Amino acid sequence: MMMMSSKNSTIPPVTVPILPHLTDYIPSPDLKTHMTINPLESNPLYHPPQGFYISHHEAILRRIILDLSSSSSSSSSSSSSSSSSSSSSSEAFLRAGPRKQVFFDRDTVRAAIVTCGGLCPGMNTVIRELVVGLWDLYGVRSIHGIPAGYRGFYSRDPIPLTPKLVHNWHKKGGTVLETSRGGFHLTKIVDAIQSHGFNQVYIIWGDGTMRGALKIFEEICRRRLYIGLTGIPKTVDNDIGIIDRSFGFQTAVEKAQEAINAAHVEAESAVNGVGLVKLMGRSTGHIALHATLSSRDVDCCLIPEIEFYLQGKGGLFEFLEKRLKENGHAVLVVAEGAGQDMIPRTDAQKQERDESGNPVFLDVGSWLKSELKNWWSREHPDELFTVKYIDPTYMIRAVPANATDNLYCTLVAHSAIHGVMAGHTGFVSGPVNGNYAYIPLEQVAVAKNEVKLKDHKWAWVRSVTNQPDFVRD
Ligand SMILES: Nc1ncnc2c1ncn2[C@@H]1O[C@H](COP(=O)(O)OP(=O)(O)OP(=O)(O)O)[C@@H](O)[C@H]1O
Ligand SMILES: O=P(O)(O)OC[C@H]1O[C@](O)(CO)[C@@H](O)[C@@H]1O
Ligand SMILES: [Mg+2]
Repeated sequence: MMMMSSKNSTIPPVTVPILPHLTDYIPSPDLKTHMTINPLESNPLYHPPQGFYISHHEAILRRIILDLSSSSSSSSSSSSSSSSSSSSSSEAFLRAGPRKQVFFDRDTVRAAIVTCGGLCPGMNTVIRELVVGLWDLYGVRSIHGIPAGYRGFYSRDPIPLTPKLVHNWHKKGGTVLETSRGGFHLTKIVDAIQSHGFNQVYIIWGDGTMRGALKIFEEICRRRLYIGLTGIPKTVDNDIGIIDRSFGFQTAVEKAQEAINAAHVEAESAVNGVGLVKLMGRSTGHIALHATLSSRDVDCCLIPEIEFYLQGKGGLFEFLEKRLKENGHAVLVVAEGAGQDMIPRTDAQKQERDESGNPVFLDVGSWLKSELKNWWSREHPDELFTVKYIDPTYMIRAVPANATDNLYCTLVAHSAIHGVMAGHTGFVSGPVNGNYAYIPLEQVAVAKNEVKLKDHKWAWVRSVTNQPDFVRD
């Protein structure tokens, strides 16, 4: 085995991670009444061995690929969710896990758990693991579920949660706590958190929820409240940056593949058959991309990150014509946010927003199906042609998490608990390059994860499908 000498290369300096902590704004006499040795120390199940506790010097690098070719080595992105900007110093995040010192006395903890936005496989597992983790690891006995998303803080009674109540929730899709869009009212929410006496707030969130959570966190700091706030990223679209991926994403891709398989069977069994599958993905095409790569039956994958067109040279129809001639069938996968600009809509439809302010999309699948049929009957009026449109929308997200995602949910929930108990606040727990890390909420709230059209994964889609690049001459 050849060893590369790193004599001439230097590892770039690491930017010391800074994570918000209650000590940032709570006066130390107040803190002292809460500070204690981690109760895991006396938990008979743990007997913490040497190295069990994570020190605040342990960090996870965001970019882990180094260029060792020169002394001025630089780091580059290794994960699909990392930012592509290169810098001379390496960004790092605190490693997640139990700390020796905690800033909450278990008898005074009052925890609240809330789920907001769309569903994602594994939400119930995260809730379950937060409850069981708080109860079993730290001896917390006051844990509450906030029903119906953000609005539930000020409009519904909290639900007391116990391990007994949640014991089989990981087997259920959706969120037993219920979720909603809209209803974000900053003052009402923070007032309610205060009046209920919650001092730990766990939010299971998507990108919109996170933007709201940042405002709640800032308000908590402004009021100098002894409240730890954290979030667990939940996005079936996988559109949140920095973390490797969201829990539930792999489960959704697996389900999406079932739809593609069915579309393939239908297309193969018809004369000039086209199987068309629409998948979730509001502004990112990760589900479509991953399902395409894992299925290998897809002829063309259309995602929001790429504009496509139907007619003329290099367009979708020309490509399909060729594919149908060669293979007798074709499978198209389209993410829900793709091609939205091409679908005719009324002024009212242009303005339409959901309760959270997200634009409401028209059904790209139905539109495409009708465009395909019109095209074929125009060009080949005497030839058979079939389009089978499958829209598995909610079926891919309203299911329980698979084994891998369930494990992820457990680890991420426990990471969140350890971080909050250690006095951290305004942070997100998630895997970064395979290790669980604490990332400042402020940073995650602005980090978007789009499909990178210049990276290997998208090139591989192009090579598997041989689809056009939709660049007009
Ligand atoms: N910019 C914002 N400021 C404050 N609150 C927001 C903001 N954007 C969204 N919210 C609130 O966050 C909650 C969820 O937002 P949204 O419906 O966009 O889902 P999400 O968190 O993005 O989840 P997903 O993308 O998985 O569906 C809603 O209650 C919404 O009112
Ligand atoms: O119909 P709902 O519940 O608003 O959710 C649909 C949206 O939620 C998501 O699953 C997540 O944002 C999107 O892919 C989809 O557009
Ligand atoms: Mg969202």
